[in-house]
Amino acid sequence: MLFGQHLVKDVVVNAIKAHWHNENPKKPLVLSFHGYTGSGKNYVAEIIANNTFKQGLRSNFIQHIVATNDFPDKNKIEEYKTELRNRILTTAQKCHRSIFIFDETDKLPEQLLGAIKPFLDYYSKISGVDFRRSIFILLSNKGGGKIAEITLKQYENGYPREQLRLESFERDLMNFSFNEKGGLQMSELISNHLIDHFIPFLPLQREHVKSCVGAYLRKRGRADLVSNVEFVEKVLNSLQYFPESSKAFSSSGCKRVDAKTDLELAKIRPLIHSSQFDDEL
Ligand SMILES: Nc1ncnc2c1ncn2[C@@H]1O[C@H](COP(=O)(O)OP(=O)(O)OP(=O)(O)O)[C@@H](O)[C@H]1O
Repeated sequence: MLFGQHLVKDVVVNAIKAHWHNENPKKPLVLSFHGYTGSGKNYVAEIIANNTFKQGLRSNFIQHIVATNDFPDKNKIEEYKTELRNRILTTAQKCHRSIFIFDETDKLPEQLLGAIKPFLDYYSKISGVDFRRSIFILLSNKGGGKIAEITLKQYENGYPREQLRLESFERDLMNFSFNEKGGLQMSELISNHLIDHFIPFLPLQREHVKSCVGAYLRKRGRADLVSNVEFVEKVLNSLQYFPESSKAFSSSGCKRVDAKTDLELAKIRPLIHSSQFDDEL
């Protein structure tokens, strides 16, 4: 269950539906997810994967590319370019509805972003492969500060965040993608209209993080603790919030919720006595 992201639900679901139902798409669907850490970008990419392929992210028809992990050495860019191109081509050859997820797009070297550009474009075939039914999802933290600024203003003015519309963010996200580091290739993607939707992931409030704690407790078989205010508050208080003045948003979204909840669970579990623990060691 996705919490606190009304724009994401709306745009992503409809964009994918429209792409799937289009008999004759002119280009692949390209979604650019923006927002602070832990706001759900990877989570939504995973939901899309799970709803498309039985094996979800483990499917052979999905490529999950993590810039810093897959392409760590700046001296090997030419090698990486060939590798990336082959990865994309062989995957789309197997299934024309393949999904390509680029995590940390902002850390992807310019030349590699340039190398994926033809795949996003209005070509009927590249090296004999038709990409027009595939989906590309670009994830980045870029624009996160601006998204937080807009959401905070709404919060401080006392309006519900659900009233925020995509248009409130789109121009800023485009400008950010243009102007920041790595912006040259990104700006080419934008000016050629290759990115279909810029999707802002809003910073999560305490109430959303509380929902994440509840969801995790249920998953762990501890639904009994969901309404235990003292327990839930302990988990919530173990996370950081910003800005200093209002502490409106969680600095790590829902990212560290599982670990923090596990920690509090361990504290109330009287199963292992420390003497037993010593024996085991
Ligand atoms: N909006 C949300 N609703 C429900 N759960 C969420 C949400 N955001 C994050 N989570 C939970 O937190 C975990 C971490 O979030 P996720 O990896 O999607 O963040 P991210 O935005 O991709 O962060 P990063 O920029 O650091 O990669 C998810 O696996 C999910 O369990």
